[in-house]
Amino acid sequence: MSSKTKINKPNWLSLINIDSVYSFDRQRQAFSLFTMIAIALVLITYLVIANHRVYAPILTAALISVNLTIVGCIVYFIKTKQLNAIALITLMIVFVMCLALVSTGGKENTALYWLMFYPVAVFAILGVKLGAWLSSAMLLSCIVMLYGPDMGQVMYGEVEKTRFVAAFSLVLVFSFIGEYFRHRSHLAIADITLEQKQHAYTDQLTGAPNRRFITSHFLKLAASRPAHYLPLSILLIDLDNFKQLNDTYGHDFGDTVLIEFTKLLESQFSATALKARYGGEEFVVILPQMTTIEASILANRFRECVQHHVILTDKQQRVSLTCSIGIAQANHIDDYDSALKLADEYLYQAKSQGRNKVIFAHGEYVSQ
Ligand SMILES: Nc1nc2c(ncn2[C@@H]2O[C@H](COP(=O)(O)OP(=O)(O)OP(=O)(O)O)[C@@H](O)[C@H]2O)c(=O)[nH]1
Repeated sequence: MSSKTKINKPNWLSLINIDSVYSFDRQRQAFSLFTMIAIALVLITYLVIANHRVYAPILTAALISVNLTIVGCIVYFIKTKQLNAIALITLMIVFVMCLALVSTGGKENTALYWLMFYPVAVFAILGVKLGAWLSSAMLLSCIVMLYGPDMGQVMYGEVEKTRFVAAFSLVLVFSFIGEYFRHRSHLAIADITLEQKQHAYTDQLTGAPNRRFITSHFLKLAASRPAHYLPLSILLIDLDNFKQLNDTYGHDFGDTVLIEFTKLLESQFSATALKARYGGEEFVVILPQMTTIEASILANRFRECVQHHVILTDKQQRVSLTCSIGIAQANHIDDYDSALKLADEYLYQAKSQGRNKVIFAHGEYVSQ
């Protein structure tokens, strides 16, 4: 191995999420939707109670069905937390109700005024694409109703119609511009946040995750999905006599060895294992859903692999190295620190007993 190349496409980067960037945006969407739902429920209930003697039975039944559908949407959301599906259904219902309002004219023919909220709400709740489609569909439907053939709909004055079309178009255009650039700036913030997080969590020399990644991110992730991770086996791995290697072949070659060692970790342990550089010539491998007994077999295989691995210097000298490993198990995420401390004690024992060993609670592996 001669060049100081970093590992390609590391798996662990996919564990980094930037959900926090989107959480306020989801709240904005949910607040807009549930405000609209509350208004729709109150309005429809009022219309049914106040006018059920005047309305045709079919209209009363239709309004009650709309209310029941909206309540059904709320129940569906509580169970599934799927906001987009109920947002689309609700806004389609509101769409149809708005057209019905325009068709009947509403109280004292004021229907057209009430439609102005639609583009604002639909962009806020469904975003740019669906917002543009539904708002444009609303505008076109209204134009057909206002200027098209008589289908039994109420007639509005010419000035009123022109003013409505102009005002609605303006609201639509400015809602689109606002939502489009808000969305773009949001994506830019998300990109920057992800880049900064990746940078903060990456060891610059080896490209491996660093100690901060484990403490600030990985443990929180594991705590949120304990069934996928516990028990954790923690391998604390330290290169043997690294100072001597540095002193003999130079610091640059020492760097090369650290990079090579990281590649070896990456290739010898599974994709689900987290392989991090903890600092200096010390590495941590975290094996999810594994006991120390199982982990010790993998650790010993890795120790042997390191022992037989040869690294060439620039002058084609063959250099081999060894490592010592301490292993401990964490049955709860809160046990991580104490398990790491225990692994450190076993590592210390491995060093003091001559190095190139794997030591854990139930025994040890030594070089043959
Ligand atoms: N090349 C290089 N060396 C490093 C780096 N980080 C730490 N080191 C060196 O690693 C060496 C660690 O030395 P020690 O802690 O004495 O450990 P050791 O020589 O491996 O001895 P044992 O651990 O007891 O086997 C020191 O000489 C550090 O300078 C690095 O990023 N690059």
